[in-house]
Amino acid sequence: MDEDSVVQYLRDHPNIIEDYIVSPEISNETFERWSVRRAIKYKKPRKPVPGSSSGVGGAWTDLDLSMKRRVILETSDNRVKTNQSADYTQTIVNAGNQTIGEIHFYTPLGNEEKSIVSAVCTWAAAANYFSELYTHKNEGSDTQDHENIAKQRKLSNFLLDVARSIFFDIVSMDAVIIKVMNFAQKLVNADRASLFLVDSKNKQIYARIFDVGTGDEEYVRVNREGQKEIRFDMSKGIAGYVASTGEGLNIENAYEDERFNADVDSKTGYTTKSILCMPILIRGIIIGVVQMVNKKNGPFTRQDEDEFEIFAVYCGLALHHAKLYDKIRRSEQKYRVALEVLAYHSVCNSDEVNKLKKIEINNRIVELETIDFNGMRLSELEKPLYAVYMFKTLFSDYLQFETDDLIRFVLTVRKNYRRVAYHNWAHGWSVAHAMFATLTNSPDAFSKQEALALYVSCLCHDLDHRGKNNAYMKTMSTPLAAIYSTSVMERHHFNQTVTILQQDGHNILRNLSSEEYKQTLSLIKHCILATDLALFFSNKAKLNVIFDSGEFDINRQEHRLLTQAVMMTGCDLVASAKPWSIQTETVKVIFEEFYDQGDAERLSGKEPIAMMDRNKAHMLPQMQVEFMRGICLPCYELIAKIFPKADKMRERCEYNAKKWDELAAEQKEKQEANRDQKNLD
Ligand SMILES: Nc1nc2c(ncn2[C@@H]2O[C@H](COP(=O)(O)O)[C@@H](O)[C@H]2O)c(=O)[nH]1
Repeated sequence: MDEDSVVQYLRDHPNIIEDYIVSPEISNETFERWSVRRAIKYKKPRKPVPGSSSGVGGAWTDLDLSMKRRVILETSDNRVKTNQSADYTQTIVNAGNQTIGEIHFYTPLGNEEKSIVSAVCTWAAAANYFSELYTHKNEGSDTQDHENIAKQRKLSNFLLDVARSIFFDIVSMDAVIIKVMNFAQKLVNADRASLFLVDSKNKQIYARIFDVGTGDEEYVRVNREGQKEIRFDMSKGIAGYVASTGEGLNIENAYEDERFNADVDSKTGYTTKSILCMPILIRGIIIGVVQMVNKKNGPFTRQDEDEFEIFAVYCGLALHHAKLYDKIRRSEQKYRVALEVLAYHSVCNSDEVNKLKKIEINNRIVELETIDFNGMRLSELEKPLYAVYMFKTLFSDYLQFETDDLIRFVLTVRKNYRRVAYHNWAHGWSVAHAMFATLTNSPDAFSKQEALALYVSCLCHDLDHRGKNNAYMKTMSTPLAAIYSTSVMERHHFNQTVTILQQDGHNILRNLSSEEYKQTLSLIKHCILATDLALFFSNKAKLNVIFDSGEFDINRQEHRLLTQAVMMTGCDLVASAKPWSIQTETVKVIFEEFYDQGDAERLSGKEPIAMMDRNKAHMLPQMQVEFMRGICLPCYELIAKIFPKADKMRERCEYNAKKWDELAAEQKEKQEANRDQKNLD
């Protein structure tokens, strides 16, 4: 029978082939192999997936791979058959192209199987390499790789340790140097290690005496008495050469190198043989030199150089950070000393306190209770005296305070106003008096706690003003502008207020409960910040909308805070609501201060605004009209809506604005007459 008739017969009698296949004559392995080969032989060809790693004949799916792995397992035999030649041998090579293993196959493999075996073995080689790298199996291993792996890990652990000490437990320069030296000496197996820092001013390198020992009993002898240093001229020695040139050196025999400086050996009795010396740089600037002396087993190697170079980078980072940290620590100490000195000189003295204590005010000072009162005529003693009187009048029945504390507080507040033309103690006092008059005439406007915050805020609202406004502070990039991003001066005024309250014998609020104390301070901050005229416009707009819409409710916290803020501005600008003589007197000093600022701006090359330009003094009346009608009047109109009794401030402000109108008109006529005259000439 030929093959075709056999096949046809078997097709006609399928049970024959089935009985044969399931009979014991056919092993399970043979049966499985037939089924896998059948699956491979008759699977549908698939288009390779774009970008996929296609094996032979297109992309391998997981099923393909698992089937192919099955074929490999079936056709390979991991028992070593020494007496039978393999049908197919696959070698496994490492990155260095060295054979590290073989797989023998004792049955023929198709091309596809061979390509799979080759791919799998490549990955196997890589996996083997990295697993050895990671576990650095040193048992009996003598390959250079394993030593490198160990060192790499030691180096990376050190670098991690240095980074940790920089970012977690910020340490001083000395601690970092000791850490660095301990590691460096171990890293390259040197007998001694030194770290020199560069003193570029004197062209020297110096080191506190570090003598990093060998072996386990690591120790550091640091000469702490006065921290004596070894200093070299940068023109001397190997370290000096590296510090000057930035070039790393690996010297096998120091005494054969003309750059070597044997002085230290002669001083210490030590014999230097090999030297490995590296520069430490930060942003390209050589800040130091790290030097290893006498490698234990021969000269320093190329490997030591490479590792040392990495180490030197981290060493520089660590030193730089430690240096910054030491600088910050020293600045903090200096700041603390300055603050102590300032605190001592900025508080009132006992003579001033005793002088004020001797004067008792027993009866009511009625004239103080009107806005018209002219504080300008008070003496330097009467202002603090009346400030104490106003505080007592407003708060004796609300607050437990020591009179001595109150006197010290007022006198120290006075002392912390600068002697500038306008924003001085007289201004602070005047604003506090305006608040006193307002609170006295509208006693139910605010709670006692709010009234306390308002009065203290007015007294302190311009503490330590320098006669320059916020715009100037920012333009000139002053330290205060660096600290505060908004309301620069107002935040400083508040900070000064708190600083005074914290001085011994000055805390007039100390008998408040801690909750009340916190609330009162928060209110004081709110009130002082509200005197930033830049904030007034939004406060005014919001409160006008609330009031005009009929929603204003003095019992609502948001409405109360807005009202307090606008009240602070109203008191701050009280000079515009004083009798005309006081208004003109005050405006004189306001513009004196403005012109001082304008002069300072001009000196720094900046053109001052017209209001601060003394060359435009003729524009003053018109500028006052704009200030009164644009800011002051709207402020007092709003206050009068809420507190009708305060309408007097609005009336007086209106009167003063009209007076400025007249002056502006006169000024204009004069300008025109002058211009006509010039035209005639
Ligand atoms: N042009 C004018 N400016 C004035 C006048 N009165 C005050 N001011 C300015 O307003 C603010 C008030 O804030 P302060 O808390 O610093 O006193 C300040 O910039 C003053 O210079 C005036 O009559 N005319």
